[in-house]
Amino acid sequence: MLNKFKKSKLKEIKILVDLKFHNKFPPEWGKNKESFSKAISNSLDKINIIAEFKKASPSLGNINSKADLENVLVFYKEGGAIAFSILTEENYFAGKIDFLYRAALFGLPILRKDFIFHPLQVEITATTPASAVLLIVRLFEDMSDFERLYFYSLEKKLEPVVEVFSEKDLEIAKRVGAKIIQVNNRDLNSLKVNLETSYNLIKYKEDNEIWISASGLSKRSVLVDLKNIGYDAFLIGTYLMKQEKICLTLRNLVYGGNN
Ligand SMILES: O=P(O)(O)OC[C@@H](O)[C@@H](O)c1c[nH]c2ccccc12
Repeated sequence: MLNKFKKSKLKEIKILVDLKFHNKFPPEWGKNKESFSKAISNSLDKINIIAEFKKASPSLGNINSKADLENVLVFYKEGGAIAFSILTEENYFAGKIDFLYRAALFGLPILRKDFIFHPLQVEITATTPASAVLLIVRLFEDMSDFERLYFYSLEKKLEPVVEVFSEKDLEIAKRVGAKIIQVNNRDLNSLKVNLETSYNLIKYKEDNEIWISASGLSKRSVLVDLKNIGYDAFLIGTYLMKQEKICLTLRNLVYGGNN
């Protein structure tokens, strides 16, 4: 799957190259951005949830095609999410880059979720309200390309959230000094979820690193368990997008019990 994802971005990259060539690239986002890492480290005592807006996925197809961005995000915010993850990939996840601008109105930090491997994708992200950008280690054949994009993101004042699936990925993430590590429980090639990935990799967590567990999460007891072994935040999409009572469900995950 990873190659398919990469391929589906080529058209967009070509458009970005043209924009750059004709000097039509938009200016960087001028307003203040909410810090993604601070939102997590400021509230380490509670269950920190990064709530994801995701209308479709390659493993499930349609998740909630009728979902309206504003309607969902208002419940995410009221439900106690500390940040948003917004899918902008169009072909497999029914996302749009435009969602980032609309999400900014809610005042929570935004992570741009997409398949990013070209410097102009980072550059265009810097023109949006997103304060963090996902970099998936496996997407890069050449690790010097990953390294370059990692530092380019920092230069563009974006916080790179580095996604790993294995010890090998993690080693590469650590080599650049990644501060925000996201362990994806779903293997992006087979699309299978295995929570053991989160349990296995946490032993490598070091001081001053923020660790996020992502994918296949829906039970508060699992979140509490993962928090106890060191996870600072949890990224949840499908489960929330499928709820009729998003706000209540989220509150129960964050605070537990009968909220
Ligand atoms: O919908 P879930 O199982 O709660 O998973 C959310 C998130 O982890 C997932 O969307 C994701 C994690 N890494 C990605 C990389 C690209 C696209 C999507 C993702």
